[in-house]
Amino acid sequence: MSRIPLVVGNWKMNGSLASSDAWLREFRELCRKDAVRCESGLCVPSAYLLAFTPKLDSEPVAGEFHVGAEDVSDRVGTGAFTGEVSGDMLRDLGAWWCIVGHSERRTLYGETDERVAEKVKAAYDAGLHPILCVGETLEERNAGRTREVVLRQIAAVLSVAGIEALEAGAVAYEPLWAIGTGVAAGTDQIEPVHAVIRGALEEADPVKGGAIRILYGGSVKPQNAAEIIALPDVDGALVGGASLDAGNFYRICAAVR
Ligand SMILES: O=C[C@H](O)COP(=O)(O)O
Repeated sequence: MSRIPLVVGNWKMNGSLASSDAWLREFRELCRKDAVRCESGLCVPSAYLLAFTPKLDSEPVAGEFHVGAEDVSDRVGTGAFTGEVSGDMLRDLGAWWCIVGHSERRTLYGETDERVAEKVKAAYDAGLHPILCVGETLEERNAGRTREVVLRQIAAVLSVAGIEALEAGAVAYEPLWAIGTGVAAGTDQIEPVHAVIRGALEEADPVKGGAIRILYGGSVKPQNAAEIIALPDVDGALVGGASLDAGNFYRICAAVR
């Protein structure tokens, strides 16, 4: 099964109007000089989506490049939900991708598997392309529970949102202990977990499950991207810190062969 590699940045709570504009100009310029061989995207705080989306329609950045959100409300429609941003609103702002269930949402904001599943469904129903994040803590890894945790996180989403929601988007394996540390998981640690995820997706649907891209996230940088993305069942990367710099993000995209 051939899957088009995908590299997506996650700005987290970083950026500004000025840096959004500068990032897009620099990334565009680099891609113009030497096009990348992957699909790419950038998820930014929803407050900055409009700093990107009006500029994308007329002039594609790098083949397929889409901007997205970092989270979405599990609520649909409108209503008295102060502070929430719905999937429809994100689509209205031009978002394509939507990260759901990032470990920072799970651990800092108490998002359960069930809430994450509802969010994936809400994102998909709104026409967004959800990127479901899964991954284990260091304690869970040391207790030999990585497989169990990742399978549980995926099963929750499959039962509520269906495999179609993931087929429209992607799954990102992000071991919590590798996020923001500067030290990525080893290739011998990444590969088996991606195989477990692929197995679960294919068990749900052999064809659709085989087509879903599985990204790795956790301290991906220009220096390690090529080695990681070349692994079997690693179809790209979800990049945090290194995506803040357009040049570094471009170099990660360019590492896709
Ligand atoms: O979503 C991105 C991940 O949390 C990875 O972040 P990082 O590349 O800064 O380690």
